[in-house]
Amino acid sequence: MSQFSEYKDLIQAGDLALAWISRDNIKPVRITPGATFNTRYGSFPHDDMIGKPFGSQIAVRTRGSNKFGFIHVLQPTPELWTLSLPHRTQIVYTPDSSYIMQRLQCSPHSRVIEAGTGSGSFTHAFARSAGFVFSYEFHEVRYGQAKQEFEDHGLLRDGNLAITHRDVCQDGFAIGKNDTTTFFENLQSDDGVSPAKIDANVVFLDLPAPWTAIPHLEEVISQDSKVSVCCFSPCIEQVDKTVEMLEKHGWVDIEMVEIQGKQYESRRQMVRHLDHALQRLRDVRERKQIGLERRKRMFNKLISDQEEPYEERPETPKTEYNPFGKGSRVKEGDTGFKWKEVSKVESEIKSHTSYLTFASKIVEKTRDETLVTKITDQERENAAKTPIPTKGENKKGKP
Ligand SMILES: C[S@@+](CC[C@H](N)C(=O)[O-])C[C@H]1O[C@@H](n2cnc3c(N)ncnc32)[C@H](O)[C@@H]1O
Repeated sequence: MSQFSEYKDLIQAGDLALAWISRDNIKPVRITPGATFNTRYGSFPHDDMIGKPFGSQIAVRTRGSNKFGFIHVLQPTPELWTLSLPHRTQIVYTPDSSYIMQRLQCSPHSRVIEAGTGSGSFTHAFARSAGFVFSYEFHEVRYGQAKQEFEDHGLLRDGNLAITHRDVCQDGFAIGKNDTTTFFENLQSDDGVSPAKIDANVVFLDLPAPWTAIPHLEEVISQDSKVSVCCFSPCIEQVDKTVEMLEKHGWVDIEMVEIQGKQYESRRQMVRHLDHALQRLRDVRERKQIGLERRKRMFNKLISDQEEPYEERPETPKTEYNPFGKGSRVKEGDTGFKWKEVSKVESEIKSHTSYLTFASKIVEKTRDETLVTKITDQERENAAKTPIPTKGENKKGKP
């Protein structure tokens, strides 16, 4: 199974690991005996990582100093991959992808259409949760790179992902035997020849012109369950055209949202008083005056031809802590000072801030009464078998 869908405890040779160097610097590493992972903080032998649990801190002594550089070696997850992947395109970040997946109710029952694949950021998240993902990319080089990456990450081997080289706006989503696709290489349609049964109930379109792909969805979406779609577009004009096309093709519950993912950092800030500001102004003025007088004396000595016009600069007495900048460092929260709790918004937001247009559709609106009766009977039977907890027992029937 892919490392993205199954957790393991220990780092082994051949594993993909993500080296956490700093919050903004996470690098993928293929663990290879004898190899070294070089960073500006030091060179980390892969052999030091092998056999350690994922999440371990690996330290090396920095050359020529007594200090240590360290990294953390992490288990790959779709979220960390999004932060470390090689960018081939704009990507969908986790604040957006997590919201989209829950709005589309993505689950192991979902058959997902994703176009385009781009850098494969969202594909990793879909592949972990969905029953099956059909991803499409029309850029040949990008298709090849994504295919290779999915193969290296074991996603194709997991058997719930296929990538197809296709212009979906022009040629739609149906996949046949003669198409450039991993579908027939890794999986089989029933007879290995007939077109893939797509039957999608989740659709995600991250394309420059999603409205041109919408009419093609008719032939590949599920006919007997609710289908949900999300179009990811950076401009409101694109949203406008998408909404128009969705309405024209019978999609309902159309709603547009935008994720404004912000991270708030909580910290303490020293309470500063007006007295401090006044004292600081007095200090500055006083030092300026002393400096001026010193320079004046030196100048007079110079023009009177005195030897040694240079005067030693007087040692500035170390002042008390100056809350406006200079002075001795005070640790945040030092009990000798007054502090207030503040929150600061993280300046860099890892979110694409596109508009997300959601809609849904139920093609076959008649109910299969026999199936409904069968399911409700089964549910009733299950409920009857489950003992109702008496007072003083929790739900698991334990006192
Ligand atoms: C913004 S990127 C998608 C990024 C992706 N969602 C991710 O998270 O990495 C859009 C991709 O759609 C592809 N694309 C554009 N038009 C397309 C089309 N008509 N059919 C298939 N792919 C298309 C582009 O080549 C590009 O790689």
